[in-house]
Amino acid sequence: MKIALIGYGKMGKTIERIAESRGHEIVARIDPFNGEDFSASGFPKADVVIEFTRPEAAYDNYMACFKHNLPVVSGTTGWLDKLPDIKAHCEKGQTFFYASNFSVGVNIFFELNRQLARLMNTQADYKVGMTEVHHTQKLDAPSGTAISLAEDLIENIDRKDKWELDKQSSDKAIEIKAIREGDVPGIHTIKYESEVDEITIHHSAKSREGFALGAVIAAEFTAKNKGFLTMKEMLKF
Ligand SMILES: NC(=O)C1=CN([C@@H]2O[C@H](COP(=O)(O)OP(=O)(O)OC[C@H]3O[C@@H](n4cnc5c(N)ncnc54)[C@H](O)[C@@H]3O)[C@@H](O)[C@H]2O)C=CC1
Ligand SMILES: O=C(O)C1=N[C@H](C(=O)O)C[C@H](O)C1
Repeated sequence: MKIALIGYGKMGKTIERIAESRGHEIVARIDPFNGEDFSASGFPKADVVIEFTRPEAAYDNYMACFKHNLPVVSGTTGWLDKLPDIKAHCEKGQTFFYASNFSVGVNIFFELNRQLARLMNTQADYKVGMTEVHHTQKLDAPSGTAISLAEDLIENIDRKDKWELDKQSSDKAIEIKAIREGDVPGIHTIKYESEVDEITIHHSAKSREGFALGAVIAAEFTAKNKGFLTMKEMLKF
């Protein structure tokens, strides 16, 4: 499969290595820092585009891909206000796979979070909160993964209706604490606490390999499917 990378930073380079090890060819590496752009590169020849850039760049990149009718795997976080527009393009024939986290382990953790939240819905003595820890270069907070986890908590716990970053202004809110330190690839912890005990679930990425492998597998899935695609569909959860 021919893959174009948009964004050739930490994730782009890890994805390149894993994609090549699975027999794929990287036909473009589009990044302001290596001088490639959409017209000069092999971009229109790709079977699929994998995009990991930065929040303010993502949407324009997706529109450029759609102009060439190219399917996109999107890993960038922090741009989700534009998601309804992307879904509308998919209804008109474009193909787009989005995951706030491509790691299979994190997607199992998402399922665990949903199941635990369902159990805790009737246990009003427990307070729930979340902490996420990432490297200091991360631009967005809270992480896209933390937002996905919080949305699942809100959907399953009737006493919660919103999340807040580094504060909790009412009992209805879930506080997400975002910590930035060192080169941490990504840690997410959800804690339920009552007067008598605590229940904690925790996922810690050891490196970026799991995110990158998941993104390449998602690209393989995207090349064979159409419309708006997700990890739930791919992993058959
Ligand atoms: N969904 C997931 O599983 C994961 C998502 N991410 C997300 O991926 C994004 C990138 O993460 P990293 O690779 O760690 O960041 P990074 O900062 O190492 O790399 C981003 C690259 O994008 C380039 N770039 C910036 N603007 C661009 C544009 N307009 N067109 C093309 N390239 C552009 C930068 O020059 C840089 O090389 C972040 O939003 C991060 O949150 C990161 C890891 C996993
Ligand atoms: O920026 C990162 O590094 C990561 N971003 C994603 C997110 O925002 O959830 C996924 C992972 O946690 C690493």
